[in-house]
Amino acid sequence: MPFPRPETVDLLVIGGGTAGLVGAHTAAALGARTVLVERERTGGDCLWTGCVPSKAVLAAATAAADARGASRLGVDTGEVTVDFARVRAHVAAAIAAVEPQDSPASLAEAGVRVEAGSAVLTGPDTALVAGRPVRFRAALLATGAAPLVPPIDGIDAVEVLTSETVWDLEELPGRLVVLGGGPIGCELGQAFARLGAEVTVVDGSDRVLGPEDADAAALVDRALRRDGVRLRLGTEGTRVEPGLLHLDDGGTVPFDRLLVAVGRRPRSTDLGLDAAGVELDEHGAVAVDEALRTSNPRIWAAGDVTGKPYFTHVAGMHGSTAASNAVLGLRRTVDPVVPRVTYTSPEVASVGVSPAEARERGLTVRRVDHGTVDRAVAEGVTEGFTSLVLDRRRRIVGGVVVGPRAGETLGELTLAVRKGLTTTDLAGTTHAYPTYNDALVDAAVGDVRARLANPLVRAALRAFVAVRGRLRDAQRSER
Ligand SMILES: Cc1cc2nc3c(=O)[nH]c(=O)nc-3n(C[C@H](O)[C@H](O)[C@H](O)COP(=O)(O)OP(=O)(O)OC[C@H]3O[C@@H](n4cnc5c(N)ncnc54)[C@H](O)[C@@H]3O)c2cc1C
Ligand SMILES: NC(=O)c1ccc[n+]([C@@H]2O[C@H](COP(=O)([O-])OP(=O)(O)OC[C@H]3O[C@@H](n4cnc5c(N)ncnc54)[C@H](O)[C@@H]3O)[C@@H](O)[C@H]2O)c1
Repeated sequence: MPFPRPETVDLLVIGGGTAGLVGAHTAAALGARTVLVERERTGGDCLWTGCVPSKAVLAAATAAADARGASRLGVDTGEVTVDFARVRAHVAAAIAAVEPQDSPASLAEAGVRVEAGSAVLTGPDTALVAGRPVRFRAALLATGAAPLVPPIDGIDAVEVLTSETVWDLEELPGRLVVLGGGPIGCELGQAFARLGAEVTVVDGSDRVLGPEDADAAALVDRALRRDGVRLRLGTEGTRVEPGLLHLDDGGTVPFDRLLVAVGRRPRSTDLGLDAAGVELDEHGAVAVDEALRTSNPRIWAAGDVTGKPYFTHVAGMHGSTAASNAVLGLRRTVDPVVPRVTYTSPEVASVGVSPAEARERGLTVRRVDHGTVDRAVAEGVTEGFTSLVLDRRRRIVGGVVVGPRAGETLGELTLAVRKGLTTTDLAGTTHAYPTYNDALVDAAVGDVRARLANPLVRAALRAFVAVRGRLRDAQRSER
């Protein structure tokens, strides 16, 4: 019997994480016949094993830390105990509450057909979707990334945890070793320590949160140690045996569980990319141009599989941009301004040009320490700062905020960078008082005042005020 003619779709979306979900919703809204294929569960990393569970467990950890520290405000709570089963229930409830937005039912309602199973490309415009042939006018690769497990001697013989499996823990580990002090290692290391585990974070670099601002990373380092986290920096694991990690500085760290958080690798294998003529970059990510098009002009890619910064907000922007380009034949590019927040306590939020780069380029950095911010003083949480990076025309081109809810302040800062707002714009905007955003405004006001303090500007202003005063005197004497 001859094969049936393959069905033709306008957009085939492979992967139902944030990038695929947003891409499919966008395409369907534009009237495209859209099929999304997902091999596990729609929602992807962010919903099931990433942002949502990590922020939910951090909420429990913060509650424990706040209760332990409440006596500094005159509030005694007695001994703080953690019921890990109920923490897990809170995490599960958060996932369950968000899940409907990402569900097959929500996609179907939007006009997207969802296929459960794997997709493999078989040619430049064909794929096998859950075993059935499909021809596509355009395709969107959105298969995400997976945790990296480094090839350390003996690691295969140990049941390591990754960001995918840590959520299955039924009991709080007594001694948890976290390999990697990046965002995952710091967020989860701090969370487990605050919940009562003995945590050691090991990182090959000489500081945590390597790519972040050095002063911000130093405050996180101090906070982690205060929470009881042991930091072993500048050293890597060389060998693992059950219950013991050997380090290249000769030391050893005993553990009950080992969590590996040393980065992620794009899921770009077993997708039939060769058959489709889709090229990878040197890191194994799907190579895309600025409009997210791959080397096959019918195929776009979005989110973690492109190896662009691994963030949900990036995956979402990618998804909508790539889908509208694919369906409407546009060449929209992705906004280069990408904010990021590490949700440790204190939070570290950054966007645009970093203070370190600013210094190299001779740009201005205006910094306000939170010791002078009334809200921070009122809450007794003055460890933190806000820095603005300014170009020569006083436009805000970057910034760093460290402190409670720094991520919320980052929205305004990101808009300022994206729209090229100046310190005068920010200083001239009325902000509700008292908020942590006051630091942003104070930094802007500080810049405006510094400009007014320039001798030339001062002299000109003085002359203007004197002339104006004389004019007013003359007008008054004429009346
Ligand atoms: C612990 C942790 C915390 C995080 N916290 C944050 C945070 O606070 N903020 C933030 O912005 N980002 C955070 N991230 C990163 C964020 O989760 C990812 O950047 C984002 O989820 C990527 O979305 P994606 O759609 O590209 O990929 P994914 O969400 O990984 O989705 C890819 C989907 O494709 C499916 N798939 C793969 N291959 C196939 C195939 N052949 N056929 C069919 N389906 C396939 C997979 O099953 C998966 O569902 C965190 C990540 C982790 C691990
Ligand atoms: N708040 C957020 O937005 C958030 C939270 C978690 C994860 N994420 C995303 O997920 C990505 C992955 O996070 P991650 O923390 O796994 O990776 P990462 O690449 O950001 O950090 C990995 C850390 O591990 C260290 N390292 C690497 N190999 C090592 C080894 N063999 N021994 C010891 N240390 C080693 C590195 O020096 C680095 O500090 C992040 O880049 C981020 O984009 C985002």
